[in-house]
Amino acid sequence: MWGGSHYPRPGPRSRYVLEEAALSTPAAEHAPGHASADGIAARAHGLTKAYGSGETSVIALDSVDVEIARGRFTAVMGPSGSGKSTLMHCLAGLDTVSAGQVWLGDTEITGLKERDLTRLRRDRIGFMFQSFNLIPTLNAAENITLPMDIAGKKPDEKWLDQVIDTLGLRDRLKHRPAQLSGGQQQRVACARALASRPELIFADEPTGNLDSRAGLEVLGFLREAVDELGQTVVMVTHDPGAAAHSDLVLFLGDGRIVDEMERPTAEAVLERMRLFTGGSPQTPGSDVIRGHHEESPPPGAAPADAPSLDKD
Ligand SMILES: Nc1ncnc2c1ncn2[C@@H]1O[C@H](COP(=O)(O)OP(=O)(O)OP(=O)(O)O)[C@@H](O)[C@H]1O
Repeated sequence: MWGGSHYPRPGPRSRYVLEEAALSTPAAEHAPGHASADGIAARAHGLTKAYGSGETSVIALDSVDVEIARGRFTAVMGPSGSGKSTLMHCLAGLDTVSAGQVWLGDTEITGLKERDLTRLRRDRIGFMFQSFNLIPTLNAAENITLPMDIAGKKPDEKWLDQVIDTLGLRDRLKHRPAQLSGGQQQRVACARALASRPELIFADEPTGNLDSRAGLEVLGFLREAVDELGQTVVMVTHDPGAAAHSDLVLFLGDGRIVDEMERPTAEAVLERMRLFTGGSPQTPGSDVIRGHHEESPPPGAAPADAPSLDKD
């Protein structure tokens, strides 16, 4: 399934517009024909992404083939610069590809016009970022429904109630972001991503700005979104403990998917990540092992770099 060859290409223009992405999605009705019949929420074939041209060209993704199963929680891990964010952005239609094809459900998104792509992202994808991107002047309830309000779509009240209760936000709805803790703000961002019942939720380091307790909470909610609400989640993370909450970990190395792990444990993921660095926590890229780019431990230190967000 994996592998491929080099396709250096001039860097295409980036379509990444943070505000639009951060606002997540309004009402995605799961219209018949949208979702792929084979249980695949998104897939890429020969996905190649190069930045820049000539000698300065960087191949961020190198002919990646990947399928994201619907109703599952997939984590994407790999050393810094291995292409995790680029993969997420290309799968989400936030960035152009240099070669290859990307589908969301049965819709091929490569080649879509910007306007169609914007609508597709808005209607069918939910986004969560490390920075919560909440609007400070709006309360939690208004932040949650803002993308739908902008699109002029009415939320499904029953679903919204379920999301709000699942995330434990019922008594926080009138609070503005500044009146909420970091964990609560991320929960609001999570509710915003879920509110429209998108086909796919992309979470880029959703626990990166949180302490471990709040991070655990958010991971628990993403897990519940999959188990109880039937959502599909793809999460980019540096943290083996966070990845342990997923069903499947995809490991990226040098722009290729080099391995995958079903039912991961933090220890197994940590061990796998060590292979990228030759077992040495001092090797470049080993920030991945400790997570969140902390400073290196002294040589010979015990694996206190162990996962910070354990499953149990
Ligand atoms: N806009 C850009 N212009 C040029 N090079 C880029 C750009 N974005 C990413 N890259 C390069 O593409 C490669 C993959 O980057 P990407 O951000 O996808 O990696 P990552 O695995 O998400 O890294 P990190 O864990 O540090 O966030 C890196 O070599 C990076 O320097």
